[in-house]
Amino acid sequence: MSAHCAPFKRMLKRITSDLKLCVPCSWLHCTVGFSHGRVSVNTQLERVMEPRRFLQHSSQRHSTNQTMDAIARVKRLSIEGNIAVGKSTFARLLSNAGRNWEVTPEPVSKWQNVEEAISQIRQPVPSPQQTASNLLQMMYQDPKRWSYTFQTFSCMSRMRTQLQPPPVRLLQTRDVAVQMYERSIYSDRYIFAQNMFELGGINSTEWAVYQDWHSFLVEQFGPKVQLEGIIYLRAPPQTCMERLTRRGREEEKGIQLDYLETLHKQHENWLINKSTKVHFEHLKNIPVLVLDGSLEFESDSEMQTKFITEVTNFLQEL
Ligand SMILES: Nc1ncnc2c1ncn2[C@@H]1O[C@H](COP(=O)(O)OP(=O)(O)O)[C@@H](O)[C@H]1O
Ligand SMILES: Nc1nc2c(ncn2[C@H]2C[C@H](O)[C@@H](COP(=O)(O)O)O2)c(=O)[nH]1
Repeated sequence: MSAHCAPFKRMLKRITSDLKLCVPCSWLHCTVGFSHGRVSVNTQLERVMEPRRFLQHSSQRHSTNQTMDAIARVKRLSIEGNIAVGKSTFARLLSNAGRNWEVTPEPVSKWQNVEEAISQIRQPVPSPQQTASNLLQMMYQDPKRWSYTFQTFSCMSRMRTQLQPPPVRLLQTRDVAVQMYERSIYSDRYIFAQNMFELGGINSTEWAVYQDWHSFLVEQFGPKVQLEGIIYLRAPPQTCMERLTRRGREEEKGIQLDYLETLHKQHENWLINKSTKVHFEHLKNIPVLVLDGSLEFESDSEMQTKFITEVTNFLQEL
């Protein structure tokens, strides 16, 4: 396919999916705002239920089409890599590169306080005791009990992130606009959930249930949760171990090198050897940019420029 054809095809695919699933939704996201707050969720529901009321003027329909075009033009990628390899650090570098690149961090704080995370989305249920469940800690302390629960919550939070429309800044630009996510609903399954199943933290029934709803959701949301590319920040597990120790996140104190080695293998199988069985067509031949995460780029501006150039070149090929 020619370089001119690919964005057009992508745009068509996303518009068709928007029309099928929720035209007013995508319009609403861009005209009312991107909040997950209660007000916009309610407004969103009204608009889904009464689309004609909201799209009655041709000028509005015109602006809807423009918005959908703008959304379709944004390229979406995920940044993948082992724990503490440097994804957040690399994401900050990209965010500060002065391009139309937006990087959404992994929602770790939501996993560290489940009730708080949920209350930001829905009306909290009044309870005599205000609890704060740190699901990340619970998962590391008792993986057999909590891994499945963790994967449902992590995948839900990633799903929400990937369904968010791009910020207005990206929709308004005429240049190449890129939305990147730190990890994705795909690494949730093909790295972590799979690894937990292989290590015995998730049993075969839980694994079957996880895969069933994961496939169902990805198929239902279709192009809305698809990616155009992946950046794999790759480093030896030993390097990740050293960085993890240096970072000193409380919940990760018990992590051993062999856990990072199993995760490294999962990354290699999925993104390098391509031996992981993936279940979604668009993911089978997805372009992967492999970057050497062991390089210490934080205080090396030459290396930073090199990384940014590599990403820029990769994006041009998508
Ligand atoms: N390229 C790098 N070279 C040296 N140290 C790094 C590099 N990238 C990250 N670090 C350090 O490693 C630790 C983990 O980095 P972080 O970006 O939080 O990893 P991740 O988001 O992948 O878990 C932090 O202390 C960070 O300062
Ligand atoms: N069991 C799982 N653990 C996960 C998943 N996603 C992230 N994590 C853990 C790994 C780290 O301790 C922490 C944040 O990861 P970083 O690499 O960004 O530091 O959360 C998952 O899907 N399952």
